[in-house]
Amino acid sequence: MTYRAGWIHYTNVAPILDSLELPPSVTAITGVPTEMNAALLSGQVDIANISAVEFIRHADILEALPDFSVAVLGPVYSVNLFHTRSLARVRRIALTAQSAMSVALLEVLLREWGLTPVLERAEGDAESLLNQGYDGVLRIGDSALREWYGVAGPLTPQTTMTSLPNTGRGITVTDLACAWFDLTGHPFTFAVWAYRKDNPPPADLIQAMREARREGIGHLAAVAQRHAARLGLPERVVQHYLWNFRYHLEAPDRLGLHEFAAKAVPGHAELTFGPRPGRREEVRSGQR
Ligand SMILES: C=C(O[C@@H]1C=C(C(=O)O)C=C[C@H]1O)C(=O)O
Repeated sequence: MTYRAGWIHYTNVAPILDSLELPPSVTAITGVPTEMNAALLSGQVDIANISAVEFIRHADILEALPDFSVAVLGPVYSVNLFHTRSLARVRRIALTAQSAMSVALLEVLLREWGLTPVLERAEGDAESLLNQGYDGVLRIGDSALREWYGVAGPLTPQTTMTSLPNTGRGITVTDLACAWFDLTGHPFTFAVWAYRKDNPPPADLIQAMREARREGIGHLAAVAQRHAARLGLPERVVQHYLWNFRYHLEAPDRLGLHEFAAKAVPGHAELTFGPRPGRREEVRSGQR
């Protein structure tokens, strides 16, 4: 029987997906996070990299792969609140309909900061929404990365990649993953690869994903070069963006995930993960 996958194919997943050769029994569609969340929950696909908050909300029926994540420790550069006043004075924030995770994260952060701006769904790029009466705009993914660079760039040869700018053109960019780190000291896990508990993925798909990730991470400069050209961004910016991600759902990423779950979805069902790869398999697939 065919096993159906749904991939969020933002640039941050390129190190896993670009080299992925699907086994013959697997088909795949692609879309933005809210589309893939819905596709998994409606049964249109059997596995998807979904917004982690949807995994938490549906932890009673979903399980996640034990060693795949899109997570960061500190800034992410592509989950951005663009604002024209100081955070404490922001009154009206436009939210993208593409994202479940960043909206949930923003709600947690606003609560922790004691702020209560109006949140509204509105599509468009950050600058035009800021010109339409919003003083805050939440954006994610490739367009958010490009818009951050539009505000903070261009980088000079002297810019060190450890202190990238976050202001320009009268706009400040608050990186929500960085704000999460400031609050908790933990990584933020944006996405996990989830499937229904009664329908786990075939072993050859998981194996292919692990091989593709090893290939992608092993050739990150080439992945960055390809996507920098597509995004119209400098190669070193995209390379920095990509190597910054944590793709293996390691213990700190799980810690961050559980901490977020407790804050965002109190009373959620226990989070469950598939079995970790066995030692033999790890050695065979070249992982440590
Ligand atoms: C960090 C990002 O992660 C993505 C953001 C998601 C969301 O906001 O719902 C979902 C999946 C992630 O891959 C991003 O695309 O900017």
